[in-house]
Amino acid sequence: MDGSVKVTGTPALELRSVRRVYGFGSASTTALDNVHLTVPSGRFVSLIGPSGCGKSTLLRLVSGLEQPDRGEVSVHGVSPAEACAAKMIGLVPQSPALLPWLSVLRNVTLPQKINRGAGKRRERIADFAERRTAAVPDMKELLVKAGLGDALHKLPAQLSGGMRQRAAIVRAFGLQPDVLVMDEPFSALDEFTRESLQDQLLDLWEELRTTVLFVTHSVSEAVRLSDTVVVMAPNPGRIVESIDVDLPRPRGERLFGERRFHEYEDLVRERLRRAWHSEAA
Ligand SMILES: Nc1ncnc2c1ncn2[C@@H]1O[C@H](COP(=O)(O)OP(=O)(O)OP(=O)(O)O)[C@@H](O)[C@H]1O
Repeated sequence: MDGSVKVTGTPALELRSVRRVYGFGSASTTALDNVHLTVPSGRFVSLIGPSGCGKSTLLRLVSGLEQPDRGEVSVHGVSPAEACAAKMIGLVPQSPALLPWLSVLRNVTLPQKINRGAGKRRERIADFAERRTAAVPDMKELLVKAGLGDALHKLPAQLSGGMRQRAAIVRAFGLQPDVLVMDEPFSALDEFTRESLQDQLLDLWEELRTTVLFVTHSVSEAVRLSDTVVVMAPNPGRIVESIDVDLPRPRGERLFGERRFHEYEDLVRERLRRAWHSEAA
């Protein structure tokens, strides 16, 4: 199944006929098979599907951490390796990797300083320079927006899990990646913290309009955040459906009371159920 959505210009992400197999012979696992996905620049796309359907594998291929066995992956028309060298890709893992000896403010500003040289590499990449006109974001301001104004000078150990994850998200946005890859970033958090972080993520995304590829196991999170929800199935890992979420933004708390929001949730759930059945078959 094709995960394409309408595209103008070079897409931010493109996977064509991608296959990734782990192991050999009878012990092998086809983590991804014949995956096509096109993500236009600036879109928020979530991947959802049963455990083992290849979501993390797909993220690793996009981030250049692994190569496909077949097919092609490109990020703004270049290979993930080139995109990584130009710091076009930002990664937010499940648990935030902040440097424990640096304050929150230093944690988020240090990578910006270290990565200044990447700008030159970015400018050489077609279609990138003209879009990279936005000023470097003020990290202090972003931290305040993310509700961390009182924690600027605290160490990571002095923060709650939710606050640490917020700092990690601000740090990732601050590097102005062209594509932000997020692997279940809120899975370890309670529901209220999770919703508040969704709010803050949406605020930052609406301001900076980075392309986001987001893995989640939560249907309501996927529907609330995304322009497109990509449903995957396992054995072999593949895309079974790409659902465009045509709900207005901003998507604040009021959304939870709206019928259309729940209709989208039901649709995604139904497709997920089918994905489970296809696994059992
Ligand atoms: N390094 C590896 N070696 C062998 N098999 C692997 C490796 N990485 C992943 N796999 C297998 O590939 C398949 C897809 O794994 P992947 O982690 O991408 O799935 P996922 O959808 O992210 O799962 P989850 O939701 O549980 O995180 C699984 O069957 C997994 O066991």
